[in-house]
Amino acid sequence: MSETIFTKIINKEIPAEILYEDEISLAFKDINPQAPMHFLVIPKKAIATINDIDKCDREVVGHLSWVAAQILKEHGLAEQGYRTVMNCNEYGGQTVYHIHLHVLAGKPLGWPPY
Ligand SMILES: CCNC(=O)OC[C@H]1O[C@@H](n2cnc3c(=O)[nH]c(N)nc32)[C@H](O)[C@@H]1O
Repeated sequence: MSETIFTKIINKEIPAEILYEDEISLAFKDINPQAPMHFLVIPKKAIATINDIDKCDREVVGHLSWVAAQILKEHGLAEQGYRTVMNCNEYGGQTVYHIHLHVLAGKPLGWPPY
Protein backbone atom coordinates (compact mmCIF):
# COMPACT_ATOMS: atom_id res chain seq x y z
CA MET A 1 0.00 0.00 0.00
CA SER A 2 1.38 3.45 -0.89
CA GLU A 3 2.05 5.76 2.06
CA THR A 4 0.29 9.12 2.25
CA ILE A 5 0.31 11.98 4.68
CA PHE A 6 -2.50 10.17 6.50
CA THR A 7 -0.10 7.35 7.32
CA LYS A 8 2.02 9.93 9.14
CA ILE A 9 -1.04 11.11 11.09
CA ILE A 10 -1.94 7.51 12.00
CA ASN A 11 1.64 6.95 13.19
CA LYS A 12 1.61 10.26 15.08
CA GLU A 13 4.57 11.44 13.00
CA ILE A 14 2.74 14.70 12.21
CA PRO A 15 0.18 16.41 14.45
CA ALA A 16 -3.60 16.44 13.97
CA GLU A 17 -6.58 17.30 16.16
CA ILE A 18 -7.75 13.76 16.82
CA LEU A 19 -11.45 13.29 17.66
CA TYR A 20 -11.62 9.49 17.87
CA GLU A 21 -9.31 6.51 17.58
CA ASP A 22 -9.73 2.76 17.82
CA GLU A 23 -7.80 -0.21 16.50
CA ILE A 24 -9.15 0.12 12.95
CA SER A 25 -9.99 3.80 12.46
CA LEU A 26 -8.98 7.38 13.22
CA ALA A 27 -10.94 10.65 13.07
CA PHE A 28 -9.35 14.07 12.99
CA LYS A 29 -10.22 17.66 12.08
CA ASP A 30 -9.65 18.63 8.44
CA ILE A 31 -6.77 21.11 8.07
CA ASN A 32 -8.85 23.18 5.62
CA PRO A 33 -12.38 23.15 7.05
CA GLN A 34 -15.26 23.72 4.59
CA ALA A 35 -17.92 23.92 7.32
CA PRO A 36 -18.06 24.92 11.01
CA MET A 37 -17.33 21.28 11.79
CA HIS A 38 -15.29 19.40 9.18
CA PHE A 39 -13.44 16.25 10.06
CA LEU A 40 -12.18 13.12 8.35
CA VAL A 41 -12.69 9.51 9.37
CA ILE A 42 -10.14 7.10 7.92
CA PRO A 43 -9.35 3.42 8.18
CA LYS A 44 -5.91 2.67 9.62
CA LYS A 45 -5.53 0.27 6.68
CA ALA A 46 -4.16 2.26 3.72
CA ILE A 47 -6.86 1.71 1.07
CA ALA A 48 -6.11 4.16 -1.78
CA THR A 49 -9.58 4.75 -3.29
CA ILE A 50 -13.14 3.44 -3.15
CA ASN A 51 -12.22 1.35 -6.21
CA ASP A 52 -9.62 -0.45 -4.07
CA ILE A 53 -12.00 -1.54 -1.30
CA ASP A 54 -11.78 -5.32 -1.04
CA LYS A 55 -14.70 -7.51 0.06
CA CYS A 56 -12.85 -8.03 3.36
CA ASP A 57 -12.79 -4.23 3.93
CA ARG A 58 -16.58 -3.78 3.91
CA GLU A 59 -16.95 -3.77 7.70
CA VAL A 60 -14.23 -1.18 8.29
CA VAL A 61 -15.68 1.08 5.57
CA GLY A 62 -19.11 0.91 7.23
CA HIS A 63 -17.45 1.53 10.61
CA LEU A 64 -16.32 4.96 9.35
CA SER A 65 -19.95 6.15 9.15
CA TRP A 66 -20.67 4.81 12.63
CA VAL A 67 -17.64 6.72 13.99
CA ALA A 68 -18.81 9.89 12.24
CA ALA A 69 -22.26 9.66 13.84
CA GLN A 70 -20.81 9.00 17.32
CA ILE A 71 -18.59 12.09 17.10
CA LEU A 72 -21.47 14.28 15.86
CA LYS A 73 -23.78 13.00 18.62
CA GLU A 74 -21.09 13.86 21.20
CA HIS A 75 -20.91 17.39 19.72
CA GLY A 76 -24.71 17.83 19.58
CA LEU A 77 -24.60 18.13 15.80
CA ALA A 78 -26.22 14.86 14.73
CA GLU A 79 -29.92 15.74 14.97
CA GLN A 80 -29.74 18.97 12.92
CA GLY A 81 -28.12 17.04 10.09
CA TYR A 82 -24.83 16.84 8.25
CA ARG A 83 -23.13 15.49 5.14
CA THR A 84 -20.64 12.71 4.68
CA VAL A 85 -18.65 12.53 1.46
CA MET A 86 -16.09 10.12 0.14
CA ASN A 87 -14.36 11.38 -3.02
CA CYS A 88 -12.80 9.06 -5.62
CA ASN A 89 -9.99 9.95 -8.05
CA GLU A 90 -9.65 13.07 -10.24
CA TYR A 91 -13.32 13.80 -11.01
CA GLY A 92 -14.21 13.30 -7.37
CA GLY A 93 -11.53 15.77 -6.33
CA GLN A 94 -9.60 13.23 -4.30
CA THR A 95 -6.22 14.63 -3.30
CA VAL A 96 -5.07 12.19 -0.62
CA TYR A 97 -5.00 8.59 -1.87
CA HIS A 98 -6.03 6.97 1.42
CA ILE A 99 -9.80 6.67 1.61
CA HIS A 100 -11.36 9.15 4.00
CA LEU A 101 -14.92 10.03 4.90
CA HIS A 102 -15.41 13.81 4.95
CA VAL A 103 -17.90 14.84 7.62
CA LEU A 104 -19.34 18.36 7.27
CA ALA A 105 -21.69 19.78 9.89
CA GLY A 106 -22.74 22.92 11.72
CA LYS A 107 -24.57 24.73 8.92
CA PRO A 108 -27.21 24.01 6.25
CA LEU A 109 -25.35 22.44 3.32
CA GLY A 110 -26.31 23.19 -0.29
CA TRP A 111 -27.09 20.64 -2.96
CA PRO A 112 -25.81 19.65 -5.50
CA PRO A 113 -22.36 19.76 -3.86
CA TYR A 114 -20.51 21.37 -6.79
C1 LIG B 1 -10.32 18.13 -1.34
C2 LIG B 1 -11.19 16.90 -1.11
N1 LIG B 1 -10.42 15.71 -1.51
C3 LIG B 1 -9.56 15.11 -0.65
O1 LIG B 1 -8.81 14.19 -0.96
O2 LIG B 1 -9.55 15.64 0.61
C4 LIG B 1 -8.37 15.44 1.38
C5 LIG B 1 -8.65 16.22 2.63
O3 LIG B 1 -7.57 16.05 3.54
C6 LIG B 1 -7.28 17.29 4.12
N2 LIG B 1 -5.86 17.24 4.49
C7 LIG B 1 -4.83 17.15 3.63
N3 LIG B 1 -3.65 17.12 4.32
C8 LIG B 1 -3.99 17.18 5.64
C9 LIG B 1 -3.22 17.18 6.85
O4 LIG B 1 -1.99 17.11 6.84
N4 LIG B 1 -3.89 17.24 8.02
C10 LIG B 1 -5.27 17.32 8.08
N5 LIG B 1 -5.86 17.38 9.27
N6 LIG B 1 -6.04 17.32 6.94
C11 LIG B 1 -5.39 17.25 5.75
C12 LIG B 1 -7.57 18.33 3.05
O5 LIG B 1 -7.87 19.59 3.64
C13 LIG B 1 -8.75 17.73 2.31
O6 LIG B 1 -10.00 18.21 2.82
